[in-house]
Amino acid sequence: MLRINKLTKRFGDKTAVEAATLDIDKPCMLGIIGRSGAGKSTLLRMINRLGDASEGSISFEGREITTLKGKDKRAWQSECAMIFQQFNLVPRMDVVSNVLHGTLNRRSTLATMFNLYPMADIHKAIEILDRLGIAEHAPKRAEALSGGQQQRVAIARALMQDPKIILADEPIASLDPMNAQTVMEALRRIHEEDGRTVIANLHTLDTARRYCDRVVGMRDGRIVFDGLPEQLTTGVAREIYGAGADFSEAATSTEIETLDKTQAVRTAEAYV
Ligand SMILES: Nc1ncnc2c1ncn2[C@@H]1O[C@H](COP(=O)(O)OP(=O)(O)OP(=O)(O)O)[C@@H](O)[C@H]1O
Repeated sequence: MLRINKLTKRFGDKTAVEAATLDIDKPCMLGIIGRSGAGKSTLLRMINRLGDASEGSISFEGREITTLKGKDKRAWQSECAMIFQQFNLVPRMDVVSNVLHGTLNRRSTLATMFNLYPMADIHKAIEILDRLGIAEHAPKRAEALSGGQQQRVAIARALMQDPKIILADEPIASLDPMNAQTVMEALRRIHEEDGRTVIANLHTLDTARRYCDRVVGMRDGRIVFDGLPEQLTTGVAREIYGAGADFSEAATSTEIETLDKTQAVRTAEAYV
């Protein structure tokens, strides 16, 4: 399905991604972990063709992706929709219009200028919002929603493109644990129910273990781990993060329970 072969990206002297090789042969939910600067975003951006590779290849269902141009490149970007940490919505525009923006690639410039959307697309947008549990917010401005709700709007916008792959760059990094959980559950359902592949950059181990079928670990631009969530032991994580013996999983945790425990310990310490 998706085959990434020796993909490399250099920015001047800096090699952000070095000879990354990854094969995805059936739809899955894949988490990419690694410390800040490991090359996770650069890898996703190359897959989506937001950034060009310096070397290597990406093929999807036998088609070479790295050389696509113009209309073909835009069509690929619809097939692998991207969502971002900061949602990238138009804050003052209503939710449903934000979702309809997901159809921009296939509308004429004139229709876009006058904000003309086919009725069928409007119905589809509302159906997707309903599926994500936020249909009642459809007429509100995006900026009036919580972070978790805004991220679900961004997911809805991605789904409007009917993508085969969803690339999520730190989708929960700006969210509190409750909202993070809702967003990860939504992504998991989209994978399970629709058979879409989800590739998510995650900065917390427990999220990767809990929601993903497969986890890839990156360090200094290289893929240093590729395996099942249960193979992601603390020892392996320590190697991926390049951390010493003092490495603490709680420090990379979004689990409500873990955070509660950490908070409780801090509160107790404050009383000692
Ligand atoms: N446009 C750019 N120009 C120069 N260097 C860049 C550029 N984009 C990324 N880099 C460098 O490439 C390396 C990998 O960055 P990248 O953003 O892919 O890492 P990351 O693992 O996604 O980190 P984070 O979790 O902080 O987003 C970093 O050293 C970064 O400074």
